[in-house]
Amino acid sequence: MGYNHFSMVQKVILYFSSYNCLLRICGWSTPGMSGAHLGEWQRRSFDISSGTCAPEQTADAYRAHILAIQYAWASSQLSQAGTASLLRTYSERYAAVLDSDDPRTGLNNYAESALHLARSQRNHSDKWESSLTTANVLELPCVQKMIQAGTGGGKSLVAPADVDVTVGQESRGSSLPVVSSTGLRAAEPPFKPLGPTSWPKAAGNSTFSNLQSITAERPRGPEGFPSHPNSSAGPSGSAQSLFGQHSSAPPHPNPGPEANQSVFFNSNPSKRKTFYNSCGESGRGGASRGQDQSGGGTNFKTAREQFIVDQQKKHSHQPQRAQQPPGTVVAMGNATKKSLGANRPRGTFSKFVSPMPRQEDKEGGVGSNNGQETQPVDERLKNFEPKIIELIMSEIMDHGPPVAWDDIAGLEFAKATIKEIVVWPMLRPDIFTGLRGPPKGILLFGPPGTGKTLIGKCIACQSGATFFSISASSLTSKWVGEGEKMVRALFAIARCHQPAVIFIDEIDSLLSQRTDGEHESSRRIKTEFLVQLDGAATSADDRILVVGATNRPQEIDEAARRRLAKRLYIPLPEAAARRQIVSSLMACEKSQLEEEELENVVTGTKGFSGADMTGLCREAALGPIRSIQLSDIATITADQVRPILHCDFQEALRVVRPSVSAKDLELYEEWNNTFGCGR
Ligand SMILES: Nc1ncnc2c1ncn2[C@@H]1O[C@H](COP(=O)(O)OP(=O)(O)OP(=O)(O)O)[C@@H](O)[C@H]1O
Ligand SMILES: [Mg+2]
Repeated sequence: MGYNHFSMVQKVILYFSSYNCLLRICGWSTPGMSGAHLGEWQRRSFDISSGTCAPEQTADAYRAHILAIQYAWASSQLSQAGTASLLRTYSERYAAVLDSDDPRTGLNNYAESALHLARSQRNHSDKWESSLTTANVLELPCVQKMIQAGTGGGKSLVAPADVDVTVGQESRGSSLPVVSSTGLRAAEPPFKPLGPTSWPKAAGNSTFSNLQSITAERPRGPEGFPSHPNSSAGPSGSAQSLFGQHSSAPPHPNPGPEANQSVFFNSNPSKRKTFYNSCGESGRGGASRGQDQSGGGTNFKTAREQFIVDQQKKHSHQPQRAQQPPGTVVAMGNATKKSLGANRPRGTFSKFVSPMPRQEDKEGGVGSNNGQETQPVDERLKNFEPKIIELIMSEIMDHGPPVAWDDIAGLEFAKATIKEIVVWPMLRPDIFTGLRGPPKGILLFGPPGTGKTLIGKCIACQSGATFFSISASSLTSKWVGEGEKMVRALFAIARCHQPAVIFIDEIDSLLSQRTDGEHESSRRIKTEFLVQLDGAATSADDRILVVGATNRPQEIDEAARRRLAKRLYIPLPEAAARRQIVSSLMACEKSQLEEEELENVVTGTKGFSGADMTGLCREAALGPIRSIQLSDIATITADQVRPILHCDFQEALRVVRPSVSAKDLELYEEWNNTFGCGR
């Protein structure tokens, strides 16, 4: 659809060189649009289509198109519908270029560049340089003040610790411990605070600006050290990290100001960053130091990375993600994942990418069991993505609470027919062959709340078949774009687990009439379903039964209707069924309902569905509670609550109304007379 539209726009430009023609087609009105704009539009369109553009240029051209469309719309030169259509087309193409993994056609730079920043990797911002130089920094008033304070013998404005960030045993000026490379506390020499005389020299060195920025930017830890908010290791850890090595590095021969110079002889901002990161790492305690430094000083983990680390902890003892060198993208086994969903076109209109790891990530990747726990996969399923098979096995196979045939009140004909079609052929496939072979599909239709889903659950428990329960919404929303694959996989798995029943609740939304305007993906799902339902892809011996349930039978596609050969009407419950529903529900509660009172309730509920009857009983069950005094409600015991009485039902009948109208019923009856298979 998008492609066609896009081609159309280009063709218009190519073949109708008149700009006015384009304007008319796009819904623009000619007066406000200059020829220059359109010329630009045309040039870009030619560029993109020529195939010689770099991805950056293509992306730029699409972005420019989008801006031009927005501009035209804002200035009322383009109709709303035209704008929406064009924006959609170009946004999709733009997103596809941005997110494509292929370096020839895409940029794939969004997540990457964001993560670069977060991981302190080199990027464009590293080119930034401070405007402060050794020449002009001394003229700054604050520096002058500090120098004066230092030389004047007064109290230093900067705590000595700020400059006494050094390494090694010769360090002076603090009683804080020095942390060794092993992370354990090594020798603990006191740090000697630098005297005021140190200041002029320190200020004079070429990296005083760095010192200033550090002391100004960082909150101070104990002793006035610039510290990471989480830092608890003290200054020595920071200094070590700054050197990029551990205390095993040779200490500065001349501790004091010279050592400070070595710390701050650093005009590269990226090193400053490393310093801060290292502070953060050191703040986590000595034990993690070795790890952190080898990790390149980055703490940031995306949710996906964190997930992988958690999985790793759970399942294996492989080295963790955090120990990778800087700049390493999330490596998973042999595969290298750049960023979440980056290999798919993404944008406003494209697919959702789950943050859960894909199957291929799990296989052979971190957190995988290396196939130890993988179940043997049937030959017939080898062409399906493991992810889809897993989804069907875990989510579609039904594991609901047990329902017996007797739990379904009334509906004797439907129950008998289903037993005949489902249960017996499953038990005796040898007898039910040829003409006696069961139909491949059943449709349960009727007003809402009459027990169609309940029957599905009962089939699940009583048939002895593998039961798959799917709803149309799960196919069309949860696995957007993968619906038809799901359908194919579903039938393939059912074939492997025969005898099998596939129950599709609300089948109308899956197999509604096919229309011209519907979305391509839903059309494909329908077609695939019809193919599978037809049994074209299944052999005659397959024992797979599809049971559909709907309260909108008239909306079902006629091809689907034909394939659901046995169409059973599930009507509103008759008096006997209503009595059974009330009796069985009251049997589980404390109630006192005489036979004639029950009869009274039954006659008063004509036109109620099974669900309405359940609702009525619920409402009546609240009667005894409502009769309790408000002051007693906190103290009354369960035994003291009075039983449910007839009067409660009478009260309930005032507020509970039937949910199915007489007019709706007529429609069902009519459809049943036309297409139903009941008596
Ligand atoms: N024949 C019945 N026997 C016992 N309970 C019933 C019966 N019909 C409906 N109910 C009650 O109503 C509830 C709803 O029924 P169910 O979900 O099967 O209706 P449905 O026909 O699938 O409705 P819908 O068309 O709206 O999906 C059931 O959980 C059950 O409590
Ligand atoms: Mg239902």
